[in-house]
Amino acid sequence: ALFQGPTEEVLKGSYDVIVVGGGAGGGAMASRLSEDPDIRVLLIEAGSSDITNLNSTVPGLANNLVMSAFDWNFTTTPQAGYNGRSIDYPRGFVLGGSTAINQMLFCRGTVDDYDRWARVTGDEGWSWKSLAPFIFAVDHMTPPVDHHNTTGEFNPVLHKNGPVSISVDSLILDTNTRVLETTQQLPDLFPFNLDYNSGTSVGVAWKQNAILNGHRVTSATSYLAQAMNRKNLDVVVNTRVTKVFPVGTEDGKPVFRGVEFAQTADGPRHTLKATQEVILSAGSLKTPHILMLSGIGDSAHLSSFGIKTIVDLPGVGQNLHDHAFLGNSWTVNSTNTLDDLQRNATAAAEALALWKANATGPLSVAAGSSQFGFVRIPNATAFFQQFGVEDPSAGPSSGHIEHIPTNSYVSTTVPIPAEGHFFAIITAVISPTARGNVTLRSSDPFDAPLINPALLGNDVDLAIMREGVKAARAFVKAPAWSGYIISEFGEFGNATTEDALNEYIRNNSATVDHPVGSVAMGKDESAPLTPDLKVRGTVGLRVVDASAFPFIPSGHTQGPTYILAERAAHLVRADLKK
Ligand SMILES: Cc1cc2nc3c(=O)[nH]c(=O)nc-3n(C[C@H](O)[C@H](O)[C@H](O)COP(=O)(O)OP(=O)(O)OC[C@H]3O[C@@H](n4cnc5c(N)ncnc54)[C@H](O)[C@@H]3O)c2cc1C
Repeated sequence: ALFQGPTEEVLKGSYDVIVVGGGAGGGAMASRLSEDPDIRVLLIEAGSSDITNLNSTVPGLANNLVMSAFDWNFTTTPQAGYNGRSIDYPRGFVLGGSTAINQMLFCRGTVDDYDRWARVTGDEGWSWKSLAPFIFAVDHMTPPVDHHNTTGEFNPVLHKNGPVSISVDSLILDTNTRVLETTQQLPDLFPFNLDYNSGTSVGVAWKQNAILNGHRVTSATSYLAQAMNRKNLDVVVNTRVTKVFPVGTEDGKPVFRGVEFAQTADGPRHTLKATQEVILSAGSLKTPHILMLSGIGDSAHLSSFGIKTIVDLPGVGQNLHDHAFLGNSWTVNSTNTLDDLQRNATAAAEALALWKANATGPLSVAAGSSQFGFVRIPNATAFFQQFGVEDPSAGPSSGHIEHIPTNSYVSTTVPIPAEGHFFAIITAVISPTARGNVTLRSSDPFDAPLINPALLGNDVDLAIMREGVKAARAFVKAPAWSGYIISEFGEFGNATTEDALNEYIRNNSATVDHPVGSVAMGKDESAPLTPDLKVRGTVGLRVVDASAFPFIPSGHTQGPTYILAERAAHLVRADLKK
C-alpha cells in the first residue's frame, strides 16, 4: 500500500527488506523483490507520490522540472574546469526519482562498458554476455504516438517484454532527413547505427525514449505501478532516511539492518529494522551522504564533523564522475524550428493544447531531437598518448563523444534570443577521466552534501570536449546542411583559436545529469562495495543505484541503473533463499 507518511501501520510493520529511495534503482528493486510473495518490502521515498503532475507527464515540459518542487535543487561546488562556476545539479525528489524529471532517453550501454565492469569487479556476472537476461528484462518497444512505420528505426529483435515502455519519436522534425543524409555523406565519422542498444552504440541512430503514447514513463509508472497492489509491498513517501544503524554484529561485522527516518529536520525521528537487508537506492549524491551520516566512510572526514566511525571506508563518496554537456547553436535559414516553444507563450499554449487533445505534437517528444549519436575520436590511442593516458573509452563499441542534433537553440548559460531560428548540436564528454567526490557539509541530514563532480576536471576531458565541438562543426559541413545552416551563434562563432575554444567550452558547459560511481563496486578492498553490491565491512547493507557503477557507461544512465537493479534483485533473492 501507499502511505503519505510514516503512519502507525508502517511503524508497526515487519519487513524483510527496506529499500531507501524510489528512483531507477529503488523502484526496480522494490518491484522485482516483491514479486516473491514471501518477501515483505518497504520502500521509503523522501519526495512525494505526485507522479501524474503535468510537467512530469508531458515529455516536452521536462525542463520545467529542474529547480522545482520535484528536484532536490542541489548545486555543485565551484568547478575548476568551468572557470570556477557552480552549476545546478538536478536530482528527482518524487517517487520515480530522477526518472521522473529526466530527458527520457533510453540507453543500455555497450558490450565494452559492462565487460569493463566485469574486469574491475572480477565478477564475470557483470559482463554484457552474462547480463543479457537482465538487459532484456527492462524495456519493451511500443509504437510512437503518430503510428508511423518504424521499419529501419530500431531492431525489433533487441526488445522484449520488460516493464519500461519505450518508443521512437513521432516524425515532427524536418531536420531528421538532413541528419540521415549526413550519415550517408560522412559515413566514416558519422555512420548510421540501426539500434544503439545492440551493445555497440557508435554512430548516429534514432533515439529510443521512455515514452508511452506521448506520456513519460518512470520507474514509478512502470516497475512500481505493476507492484503497487501487492500485499507484501508498502511504499511510504514524504519521508527522508537520516541514517542506517547497526542492530548487532555477525562475524565481528556490524549488522546494518536499522533505518532511521524523519519527515522534517525538527520533526520526530522514527526507526525500523529489516529482518534481512537494507538497500540504499538514494542515488549517487544521497547514498554516499547517508552512509557517511551513518558512520561509514573516511574516518578522518567523519570525525571532523563529530561523527563516530563504525566502518572506516575511505572510498565512500569518492570516484564521482559525470558527462559534461555543451549546447552549440547555429542560426538557420528556416522558421520551422522549435525555438518559439521556448519564448512565445502562444506557440507554447498551442503545443500544450495539442498534447492535451491527443498527446501528439512537439511536446510529445523530449528536447527537440529524434536522433543522436556517439563518435569515436579517430586514432584514439595516439590521441590520448599526447596526454600520457590510455584511451579512456571502454572499448571500440563505445564512443568518446556524444552528439545530440537539436531543432532549436540550446544553451544553459545564455537565454534564447528574442528573434531568430536555430539548430544546435549538444556535445558531451562520454568517457571522462577526472574524478570528484561527495563530502559532508555538516552532520545535519537535512543539509545538502558538498558535490564536486570534477566536470572537465583535467586537460584530457577538455580535449575530448574540444574534439566534440570540432566534430559538430564537421557534421554541419556535410552537403545536407548547405543552404540551411547560416552561422555559428554567439561565443561559439568567436571560438576560432584553440584558446578561444577552451574558454568557450569552460564558460558554457553544464551536465548531462549523469553523476555515478560515488560508492563503487570493485574487487579491490579499497572499493566501498563488493562485486555483489554489499557495503564492505558490513552485514545486511547493499547499494543498488548509479553510485555503484565503477565506470560511467558510454550513454545515458537510467537504463544501466535499471539493468544493475535487475541483477541486484536476482542476487538478493538468491541470498534470501539461503
Ligand atoms: C534532469 C535530468 C535529466 C536526465 N536525463 C536522462 C536521460 O535522458 N536518460 C537517461 O538515461 N538518464 C537521464 N538522467 C539520469 C538518470 O535519470 C539517473 O541516472 C537515474 O535515475 C539514476 O537512478 P538512481 O536510482 O541512482 O537515482 P534516482 O533515480 O535519482 O533515485 C534516487 C531516489 O532516492 C530518493 N532519496 C534520496 N535521498 C533519500 C533519503 N534520504 N531518504 C529517502 N529517499 C531518498 C530520491 O528522492 C530519489 O527518488 C537524467 C537525470 C536528470 C536529473
